[in-house]
Amino acid sequence: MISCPIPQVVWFKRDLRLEDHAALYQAALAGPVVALVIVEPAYWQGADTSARQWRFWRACLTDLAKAIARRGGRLCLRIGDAVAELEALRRDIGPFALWAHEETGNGFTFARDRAVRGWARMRGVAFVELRQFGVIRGRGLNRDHWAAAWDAMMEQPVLPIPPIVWQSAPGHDVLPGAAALGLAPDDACASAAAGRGAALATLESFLFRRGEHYTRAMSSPLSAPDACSRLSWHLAYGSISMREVWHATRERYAALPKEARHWRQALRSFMARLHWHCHFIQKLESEPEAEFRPFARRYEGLRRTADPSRLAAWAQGRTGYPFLDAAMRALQATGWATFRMRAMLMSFAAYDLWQPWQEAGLVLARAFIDYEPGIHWPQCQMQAGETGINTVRIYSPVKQGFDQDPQGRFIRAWIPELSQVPVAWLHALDRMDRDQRRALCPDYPPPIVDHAAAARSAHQAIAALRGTAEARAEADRVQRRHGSRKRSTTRKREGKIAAVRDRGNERAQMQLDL
Ligand SMILES: Cc1cc2nc3c(=O)[nH]c(=O)nc-3n(C[C@H](O)[C@H](O)[C@H](O)COP(=O)(O)OP(=O)(O)OC[C@H]3O[C@@H](n4cnc5c(N)ncnc54)[C@H](O)[C@@H]3O)c2cc1C
Repeated sequence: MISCPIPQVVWFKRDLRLEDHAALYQAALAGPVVALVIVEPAYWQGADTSARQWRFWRACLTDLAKAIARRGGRLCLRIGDAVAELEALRRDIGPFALWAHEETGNGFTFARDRAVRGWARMRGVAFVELRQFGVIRGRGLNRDHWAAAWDAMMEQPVLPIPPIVWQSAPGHDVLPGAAALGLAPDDACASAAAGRGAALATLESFLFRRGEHYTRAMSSPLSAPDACSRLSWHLAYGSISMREVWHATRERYAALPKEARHWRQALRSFMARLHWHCHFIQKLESEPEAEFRPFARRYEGLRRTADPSRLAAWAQGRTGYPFLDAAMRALQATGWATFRMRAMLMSFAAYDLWQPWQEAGLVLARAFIDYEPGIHWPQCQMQAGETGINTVRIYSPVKQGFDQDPQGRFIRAWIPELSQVPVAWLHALDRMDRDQRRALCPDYPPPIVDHAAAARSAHQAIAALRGTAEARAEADRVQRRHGSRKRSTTRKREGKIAAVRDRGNERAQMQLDL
């Protein structure tokens, strides 16, 4: 007698696509596929989640459900605790095998995946988790060989959608709204085009039209929204895979003529950032506590308690620093910011306002549609100077404003209270006397702190912790576990030059910013 294969449940999380999907591909070879999504209300109660993230994820899910329906299947939607829903599914359809991608998420998903693994062991359910990024799970990680492993993963062919025999399973018909999940209203944030079609169109327009001046234009909030790839939210929810992006970029690069200097430089910078994506996520994968604790433990408690009024002024874009406030208000309204704006915002919260990065990081996480815990938390720590290994960079909001928005167009776009202020004063309102301020911008607050003084004292506090022999030993440990490696002799040479340049830059940065 021939026995029928049991259902293969593919649990979609942050991998909302059918293409280049290792778990779906393998599952489809093994038996009929149940496509499962679990909306976990407890996840959406977390302090790092927001309605804008939910709306984007929900739109990706709707798009995925349609793609499955076009192929004759039906997405099984469950709402509740993951273990409870899997147990209920088992009651509904009998024994099954479970497939998912290896998720490097926040503390909630880390604990939930552990619980699901425990449940699967107890129930005798085969639970297979497969890689979707260049991130390596488990004890076998060797940072010296990590970059080569990343290359090898990306070089593998993009997986096609396999022939799939779908099996349906009972579930909900309608996705809940944000309010039903207890999420605070967030209607001020513009919605972003989500789903597979939007991801492909974004990649195509970047590679063939928008990306030529990426390297030069990536930092200013005036040019970056068009010049950057804008793939972050598509990568964060998996409507396109990293490998698909990598292959398309490599192909485009190979087809470029030698004279296309800007394009070639742009795509090289871009490919480096694709690498960073996984490099950062690897840090959280290797050390999940990094969401809550600094990599260098000696910084623990450096910024002890949050000051709610300082944090609120920063989060509302009312610090009295026009360029910084404009960056925050733009982020709150669009759900996206350039790398430099994110770094400047975090730097100001951590150094100038001396707030714990954990608290400021939650404000930013909620504001980012593309919230990716594995990038976010290591970046927050790094911009707060608590990794023990990275250059301490204290951004001056005034200098950044002069550099990135010399005519004040960005400031004017986001801070209506400053519409009457002449451009000569826009970046440095302290050049106005009291009467001029009262006449031209009565509703805009004075600077919340003196940047030069605050940055100097922050720098001293960090320098005192970094200078000791113990700190250097700890930095070595962090570097061995999480630091990036140079890949060849040439790179070593380049690395030395870069290190010298960095040290120079660091001094310059401090001088300039103060
Ligand atoms: C404090 C702070 C928090 C951040 N939090 C997030 C986050 O939650 N989610 C997120 O996707 N990015 C985060 N970043 C990294 C970076 O700012 C964004 O990835 C980038 O601005 C997204 O825009 P883009 O897709 O147009 O990027 P592009 O410049 O076009 O880069 C392409 C892709 O490369 C990756 N990438 C780019 N820069 C970095 C970087 N510095 N580190 C790691 N990966 C990078 C991203 O996946 C990005 O989509 C954070 C940066 C800082 C300083």
